[in-house]
Amino acid sequence: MASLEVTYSSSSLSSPSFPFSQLISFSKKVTLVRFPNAVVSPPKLKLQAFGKTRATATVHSAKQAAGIVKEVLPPALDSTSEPPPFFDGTTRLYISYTCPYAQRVWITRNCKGLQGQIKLVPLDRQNRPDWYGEKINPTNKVPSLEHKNEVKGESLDLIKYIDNHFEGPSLFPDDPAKKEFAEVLLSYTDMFNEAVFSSFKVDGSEAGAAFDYIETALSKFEDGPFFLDQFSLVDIAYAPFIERFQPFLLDVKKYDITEDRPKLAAWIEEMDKNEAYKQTRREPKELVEIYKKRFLAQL
Ligand SMILES: N[C@@H](CCC(=O)N[C@@H](CS)C(=O)NCC(=O)O)C(=O)O
Repeated sequence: MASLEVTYSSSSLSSPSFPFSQLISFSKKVTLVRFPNAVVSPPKLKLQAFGKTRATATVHSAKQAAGIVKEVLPPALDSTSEPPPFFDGTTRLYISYTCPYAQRVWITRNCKGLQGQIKLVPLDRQNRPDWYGEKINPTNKVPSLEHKNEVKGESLDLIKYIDNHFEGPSLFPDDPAKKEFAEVLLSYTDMFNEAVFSSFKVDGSEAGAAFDYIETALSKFEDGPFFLDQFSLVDIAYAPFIERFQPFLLDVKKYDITEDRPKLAAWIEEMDKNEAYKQTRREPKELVEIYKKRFLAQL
């Protein structure tokens, strides 16, 4: 059982409406993400989490409890930057701030409260340092994870690897039916993305079937707004892409992906509240501009 001393001074914390599902601590020792069975006993905030992440927590402040404490993000390294001292025992996550694949792994790291254990190394993809391809990842792609003197790539492998090899609450279900569905959904992500990308060349509504698949998937388990009821790696795998598809399709194709898809609308709303995810997000305007340059130039 992990515990964390807390003093708090916010009436919102003792309110039953406080979003316990969003709790994230940035303490190195304690990671608190989901409290489906939270027991609150004001005035001292006490949270009891059951299941995999048994923990009692007291929280330093409302801000910290809600995960609002912002990590100061390091500047992106470019071709003029000194390389980090590779393979010195530090765990490093190489990302680009605008890459949705890298964002999946970054969200996973944040959700597990691993900000102190996995160092972010953002790269400038337009002016990438040579040492990255030479020493870290010969494919030159982000994300890569340097851990225990090895480098691993591929975002879907990395989110599972981080979930399995680091502390923090599990982000994958135990229930066999949910596990099986999780794998189905994870293996659909590339197809989903491809279907939406190809709709960019025609009419946004061509992507309708792909979003209908998501709507149906979100309806399978009825107890929560997430794909597997509880927030999981599946939500993390889809979020960075839907975050881009929604504003781009609306702006460029005048296609609203949430129209007649109430589950998807509720999922987006719920994801928007997740502080660990929020810290990885860019302005929708910036994302739309990136997509316009990338996709509209090809037309
Ligand atoms: N399948 C890979 C895709 C990673 C990927 O395509 N990353 C892009 C950035 S979003 C990249 O690094 N592309 C190579 C480049 O920019 O030169 C994964 O899931 O990690």
